[in-house]
Amino acid sequence: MTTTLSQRQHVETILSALANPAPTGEEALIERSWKRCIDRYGLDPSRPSPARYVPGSTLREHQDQADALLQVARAGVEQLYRQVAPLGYVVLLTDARGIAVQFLGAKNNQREHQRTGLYLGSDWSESHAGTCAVGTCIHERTALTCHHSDHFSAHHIQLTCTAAPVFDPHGQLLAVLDISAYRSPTGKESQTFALQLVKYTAKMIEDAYFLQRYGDRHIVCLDRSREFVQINRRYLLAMEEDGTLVAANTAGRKLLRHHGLPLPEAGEARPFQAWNVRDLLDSEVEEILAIPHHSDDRVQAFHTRRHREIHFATLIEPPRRPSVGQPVSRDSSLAPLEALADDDPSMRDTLTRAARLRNEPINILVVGETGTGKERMARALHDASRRRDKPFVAINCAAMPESLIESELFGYEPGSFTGARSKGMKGLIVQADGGTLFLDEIGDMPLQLQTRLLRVLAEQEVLPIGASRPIKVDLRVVAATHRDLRERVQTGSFREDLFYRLNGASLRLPPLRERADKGYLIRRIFAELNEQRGSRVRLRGDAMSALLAYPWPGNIRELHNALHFALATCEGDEIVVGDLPEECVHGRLAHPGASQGMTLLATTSPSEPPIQQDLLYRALCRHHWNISAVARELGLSRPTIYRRMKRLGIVPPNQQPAS
Ligand SMILES: Nc1ncnc2c1ncn2[C@@H]1O[C@H](COP(=O)(O)OP(=O)(O)OP(=O)(O)O)[C@@H](O)[C@H]1O
Repeated sequence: MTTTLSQRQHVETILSALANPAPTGEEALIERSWKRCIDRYGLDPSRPSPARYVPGSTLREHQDQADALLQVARAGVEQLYRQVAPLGYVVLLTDARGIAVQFLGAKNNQREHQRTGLYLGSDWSESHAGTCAVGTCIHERTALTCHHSDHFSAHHIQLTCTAAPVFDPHGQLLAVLDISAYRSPTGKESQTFALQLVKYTAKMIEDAYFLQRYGDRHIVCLDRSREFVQINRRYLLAMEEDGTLVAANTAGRKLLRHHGLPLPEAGEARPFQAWNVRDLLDSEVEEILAIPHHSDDRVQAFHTRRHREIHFATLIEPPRRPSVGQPVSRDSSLAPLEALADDDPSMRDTLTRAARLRNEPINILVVGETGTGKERMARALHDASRRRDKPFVAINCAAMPESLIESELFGYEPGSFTGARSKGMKGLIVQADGGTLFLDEIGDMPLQLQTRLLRVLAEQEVLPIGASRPIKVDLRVVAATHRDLRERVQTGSFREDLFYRLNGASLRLPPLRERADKGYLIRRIFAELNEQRGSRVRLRGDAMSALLAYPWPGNIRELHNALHFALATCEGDEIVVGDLPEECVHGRLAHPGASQGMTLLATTSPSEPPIQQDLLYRALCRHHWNISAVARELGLSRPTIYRRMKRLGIVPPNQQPAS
């Protein structure tokens, strides 16, 4: 390939631009890319850069990975092609690595398409193709036109290409939509409409993907114009029924950031912060949920809390909404199992397995760290099984004194030993007849009792102490342990035959720190506690965030206790971060905004949990004892702050007695 005069001039332009870079705007963006091409990728603008294609099998892999998006995008890409084809453009959809996974172009020009790389399977990554619309869009995460000599390679300078990114609901780049033409007017402004059209179509694809991904949630659509909100749906926010925001489209994430409520971005450690729609809009969640039912045109106006901007909202409701505590299930008998988890993949697998096993005549071993909900699982298995109307008897093998286990489990005949009740006693195993016997901490059962239990399981009969005739029992045994039973078998402290008898099937519960449905569990336990106490306390977004960020070494039990503590000690009808126990806000104290290394100087009240003092004291120091600022940060009223300071013995420095 020979180098033409214009190509030589192009190389010179690049070199001189790099010597005097443009400070801002799209020019600067293009020049940044040129610099990367030279410094980072070692490309040479004068060298031919033939189109590179991935092999067919690799292309299929890329297409498979992008399949969910391709399904959703197809209609949008085709519509775009119909709009631009008469002007000589082709349309490419690439994945996030710049591989063209979809292509639409005139059939009679196929050879030229393939030669230039405007074809299926071509690689438009910046590191290979140099500055170009797709590759530079991937790098800069923004829509742009790469017009003629904006391209790095002198061999691309006849092209005009315009690309826009498509992001997933968490800000991760999914794809790039591109239109390219071989011939176009010299001026870049000729592509202004092309840029708008591609951006618009990319947004349509992104939003269609969003609506499909979050079709099971409530979606709040916002726009600054009442007339267009139904059509434009500029900002999309997916939320739980209690208003917790779970995702937003690109515009929605920008809106949230603008109001100081950033959602976690892809690549950031999550969970990060749980905001509620109430934090954005000056409204109760109930009002938002009522939009489709109470307003004439199904549009409602709201002010944003922070900037008092007016936004018009519509609401897309999920087709069937599993409300907390009332999971949707085709078979209602499965409800107790389904209520144990939301969308945690490992729990979903465990629950599917549990559902299959619930009526099988085999014993089940539930394993998981302490406090992961093993007893809950056993109870749910019982409630979902045909035995649900019969007793569920739970025995903690570790908590019961060894001397009592035998009589408690097996029962005894009248007068069979000193101290025995005169009428004898029905053992727990017999009490569980027809139902489920739950043996918690089975790993701690003494060896001698393991032998007797084995007999019960093998023969389905119990011989009470002092009795001469065994009693027949019909049992389903669910055992649980946080120990490694196989290791116990190897060290000889657990009978191998009993292990196999109990382990007809096993169900593993993940620790809470690994669960993706922490938010669901928090809301569920909170709702249960509220119900038990007859209260209607709310959990505010900052408290929810602290709870989500905490690693929960004590698992669900610790979470339960933390919520219980907060409910018992909070003032008013809202739990804020300051109401939580110390450990749970630890992550929050380590937040960059918090001052580090500060010690508690104030006198302490023995009745008050230390965190209440520490947290309040730190907040006061951080805000230079400005009570209003502290009240705002902790979500409490000023009088409450004063009351707490008094109760905790915290005295501002300017009121402390001179020493
Ligand atoms: N899915 C759930 N929904 C609501 N609360 C739960 C759930 N799972 C567990 N809990 C609560 O967490 C606490 C601990 O649960 P559970 O006793 O079932 O755990 P465990 O694994 O059996 O504990 P251990 O190993 O100490 O015996 C209990 O208060 C229970 O009510």
